[in-house]
Amino acid sequence: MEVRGVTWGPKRAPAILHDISFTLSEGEVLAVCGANGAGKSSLLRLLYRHQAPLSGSVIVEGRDLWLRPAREAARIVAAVLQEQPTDFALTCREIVALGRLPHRQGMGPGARDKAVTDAALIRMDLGHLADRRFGTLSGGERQRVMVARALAQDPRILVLDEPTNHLDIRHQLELLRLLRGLGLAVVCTLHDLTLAADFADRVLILDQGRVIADAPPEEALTEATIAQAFRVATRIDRSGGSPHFSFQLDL
Ligand SMILES: Nc1ncnc2c1ncn2[C@@H]1O[C@H](COP(=O)(O)OP(=O)(O)OP(=O)(O)O)[C@@H](O)[C@H]1O
Repeated sequence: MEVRGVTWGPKRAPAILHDISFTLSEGEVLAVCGANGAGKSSLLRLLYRHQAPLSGSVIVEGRDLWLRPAREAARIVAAVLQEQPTDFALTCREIVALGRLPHRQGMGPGARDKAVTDAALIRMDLGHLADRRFGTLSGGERQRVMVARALAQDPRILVLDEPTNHLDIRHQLELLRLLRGLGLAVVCTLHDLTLAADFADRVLILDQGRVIADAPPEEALTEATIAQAFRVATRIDRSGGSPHFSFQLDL
C-alpha cells in the first residue's frame, strides 16, 4: 500500500489530515499513534475505502483504491473498527460469516466459505461461542468476533482501529502476536506505546493531522516526539528488553 500526499477534512471545514504519505509492505506491521483527535481514525477510513481523500491517493497493489469496485477492494483490505454491529440477534458464526460476502459466488455460502469461517472462529478462540448471540458476549469477546470476521475476509491488508480495546492483557498479547504471524500488511492504531514499541515494525505518529515520525519504534518513539504528540514529559528506560515509558503532565 502506498499512501501519497493524502488530505482529508469534512465538507466546508478546515482539513484534518494534511499531506500524509507512507508506504506499507507485505508482512509489515505499522502502528499509528497520536493524541485523541490527532486524526488516526480519519486516516484509517481512507485506507479501507470508507472515505475518499480530498487530494492525494491510496494505491493498493498498483491501483488507486477508489478506482476499484467496493467488492474488489473488500477482498484486499479488511477493517476492524471501534464501532461494532448493532444486530445483536446474530450469532458469532453468522457475524464472522459476513466476512465471506466479498468472496461469495452464487446465493449461499459454499464449502470454502464455511471452512474459512470455522477456521477464523477457532483462530480467535471462539469455537465454544460460535452459536451464541453476539448481544450476549462480553466486550472482549465481541472484539475477538470482529477480528475473526476480518480474518474470514481473507484480505491482504488488515486495518484495525484500537484492536486491543476491551481485551485483557493475555488477549491483547495473543492478538498482537497473531497479527504479526499472519504475514499480512497490518495498520493499526494503538494508544499503548509499549505495545506499539514491542509489536510494530514501524510507528507512525500523528500530531494534529500531520506525520511527525514514521520509523522503527526506537527511532519514532522518542522523548521529543512523545512530548510533541501528547503534550507530556516522558522518560524512556531502554535498559530492559522492552522500553519502559514513564509520563508526567508537566513538560
Ligand atoms: N465527519 C467529521 N466531521 C467533523 N469533524 C470530524 C469528522 N470526523 C472527524 N472529525 C474530527 O477530526 C478530528 C480527528 O478525529 P479522529 O477520530 O480521526 O481522531 P483520533 O486520532 O482517531 O482520536 P481518538 O484517539 O480520540 O480516537 C477530531 O477533532 C474529530 O472531531
